[in-house]
Amino acid sequence: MIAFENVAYNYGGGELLSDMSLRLAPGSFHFLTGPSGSGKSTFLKLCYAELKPTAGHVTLFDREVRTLARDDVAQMRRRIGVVHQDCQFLDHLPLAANVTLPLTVSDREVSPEDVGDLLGWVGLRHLADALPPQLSGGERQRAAVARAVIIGPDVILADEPTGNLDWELSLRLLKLLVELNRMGKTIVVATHDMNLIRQTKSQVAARVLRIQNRRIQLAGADL
Ligand SMILES: Nc1ncnc2c1ncn2[C@@H]1O[C@H](COP(=O)(O)OP(=O)(O)OP(=O)(O)O)[C@@H](O)[C@H]1O
Repeated sequence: MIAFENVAYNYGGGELLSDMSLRLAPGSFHFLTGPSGSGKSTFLKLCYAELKPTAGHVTLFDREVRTLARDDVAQMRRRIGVVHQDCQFLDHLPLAANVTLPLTVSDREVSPEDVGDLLGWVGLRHLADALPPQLSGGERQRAAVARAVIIGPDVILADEPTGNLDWELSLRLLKLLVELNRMGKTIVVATHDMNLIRQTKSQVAARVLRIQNRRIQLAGADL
């Protein structure tokens, strides 16, 4: 589904990621960890073709990213939902409109009932008409998951989705991602939080990828 073959990335100041080879199988759940600044966000950007590798090959859904035209990338992104580190919303639009924005911009429609059900699933049905500045941190993060899911993606990439949340809210958010995985979605979650990884590993067969010294390695066994 997502494959890296000898991938390297360099922002211009020396290699940040080197010689990474891996395959994320359909329906798998991976955590991505590593020190601050090690390149977790960069890795995720390579996974959704926001960045193209400076060496090696990234293949998304059997297409080599480097060969994709801009329209192909847009097409590909419809299969990948991203929960960004700093989930940004349009402050003048109610929550329901923010969550459906990815569909609106691609001229697709969704019924109000379906939006209500999706907001209900993340526990925000009662806030459908609220404006983003009125939401708490945890509510914003759950709204970001709903927005990533509304396009019906095969893959969900979450970049520190629990960064500003307390333990209980973090577990609640991870539970949503575990549920999505049980529905067959491929999940990658970047996080520093080892306790969260341990807790989640008791619910789902998650593997742990660690970026260290520019390389990626499987770190599951020692957690
Ligand atoms: N657009 C950019 N241009 C130049 N350097 C960048 C750019 N984006 C990130 N970097 C640098 O690349 C390195 C890795 O950044 P990245 O955000 O991928 O790390 P991270 O592991 O996600 O960090 P954190 O855990 O702190 O969020 C950092 O040193 C960062 O300053």
